[in-house]
Amino acid sequence: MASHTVLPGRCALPPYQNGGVTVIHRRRDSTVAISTGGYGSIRSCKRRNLSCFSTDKITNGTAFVIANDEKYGNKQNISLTPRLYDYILSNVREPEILRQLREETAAMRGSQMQVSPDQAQLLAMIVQILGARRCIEVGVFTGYSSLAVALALPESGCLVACERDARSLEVAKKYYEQAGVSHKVIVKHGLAADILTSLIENGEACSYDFAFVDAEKRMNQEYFELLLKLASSML
Ligand SMILES: C[S@@+](CC[C@H](N)C(=O)[O-])C[C@H]1O[C@@H](n2cnc3c(N)ncnc32)[C@H](O)[C@@H]1O
Repeated sequence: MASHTVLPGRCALPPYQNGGVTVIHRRRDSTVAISTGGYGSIRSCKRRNLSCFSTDKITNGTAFVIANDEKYGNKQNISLTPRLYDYILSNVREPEILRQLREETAAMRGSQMQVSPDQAQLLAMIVQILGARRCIEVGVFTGYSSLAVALALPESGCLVACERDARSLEVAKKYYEQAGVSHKVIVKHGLAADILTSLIENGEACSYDFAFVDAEKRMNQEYFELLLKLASSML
């Protein structure tokens, strides 16, 4: 399987609720870097001269584009206005079970927010494009993104879902059950660094096709090192 790389970033802020940015970028060595996240990601993109697109409703209601990719062949950037983003959200093909999960857990979110429906769709699409069978998620919360991925995996596929919060995991497990994908999800309760280290110690290095992180930004580097040992593709 081809190797892809990650641009470390935060994948936690649904753009329609807060600042958000998605970057899909082909690097000079032909690997692909994809990142989604908030304003930190935008600043990070600027520093790296990467192109990205963003929507922002909270601060001033205007969309903005960072088109600073001269070094990379002046690739075209896509700008989404909030109105267009609302249109996309209302037309995204969100499975009914994911819509239920999103609505049930809206009150629980607080500072821990789910990925948005289009971000989940992107994850599912990556799984399908890669033909991934074995995946890892760091940062499950109540399971929105993991359920989207589990639904996209083949029947024999598996997702190792790492989360430190037991209460959130109970909700996630209920939805895996309802969606009929429990057999594909290996729930791991604990700190991701410990869980990933134990997977490596168990001889599972290089045995995963895709890993995605949606946890704390400051921990990304640590996860990145561990996930690099476990999976061939990452987001
Ligand atoms: C932004 S939420 C994830 C949202 C989730 N991807 C979804 O779509 O619903 C981040 C989650 O990462 C978990 N988390 C943060 N640091 C962690 C760590 N070191 N180990 C395991 N889980 C962690 C938090 O408890 C939280 O539930």
